Amino acid sequence: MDRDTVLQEFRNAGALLEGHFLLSSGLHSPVYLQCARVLMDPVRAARLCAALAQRVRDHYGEIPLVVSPAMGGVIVGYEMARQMRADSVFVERVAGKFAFRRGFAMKPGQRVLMVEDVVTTGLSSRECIATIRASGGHVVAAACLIDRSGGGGGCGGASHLFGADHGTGL
Ligand SMILES: O=P(O)(O)OC[C@H]1O[C@H](OP(=O)(O)OP(=O)(O)O)[C@H](O)[C@@H]1O
Ligand SMILES: O=C(O)c1cc(=O)[nH]c(=O)[nH]1
Repeated sequence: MDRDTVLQEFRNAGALLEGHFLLSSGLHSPVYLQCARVLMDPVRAARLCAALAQRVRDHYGEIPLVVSPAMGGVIVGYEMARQMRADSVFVERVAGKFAFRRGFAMKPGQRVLMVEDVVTTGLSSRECIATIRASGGHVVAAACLIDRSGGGGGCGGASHLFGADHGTGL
């Protein structure tokens, strides 16, 4: 699915907002991509994630576990896992730091796909990847619905897939 098609899905969902927004990183932006509004339609979520999951398989083969950062990453992580016939778990902040809770754990060396809804500075992704590694997981790749990290008129790219050790400054 190309960038314009992904952004059209956001427009159709009323999720491409224009105005003045304070992003979670503290950056200001005239554009906000409200991923939760896109993912509220399970059919639309499945369409977007099927395309992204296919790219993961094409580049990296099967990956048995998806890890995403709560809160924004949870729905997209779950749908990506469903498309990939993988398991889905998430990290969440405990005293400001990502951690696995709820009995979620990695097997040593387990192949993991990290999935985000949106990447802006990449800080959440980097912290999520560090937490997976500290727990013994092997992050094979990372993916997001929206990659704002590279500029591109405020919208950035869309449905980005990148190796865990390169791209997007991760
Ligand atoms: O690339 P970054 O600059 O880290 O920004 C992207 C992150 O910001 C949002 O989460 P947020 O921190 O707002 O928390 P939330 O998931 O609980 O909404 C979003 O879901 C990403 O995780
Ligand atoms: O950087 C963010 O926090 C952010 C940007 C954006 O466009 N959408 C979103 O959900 N979060």
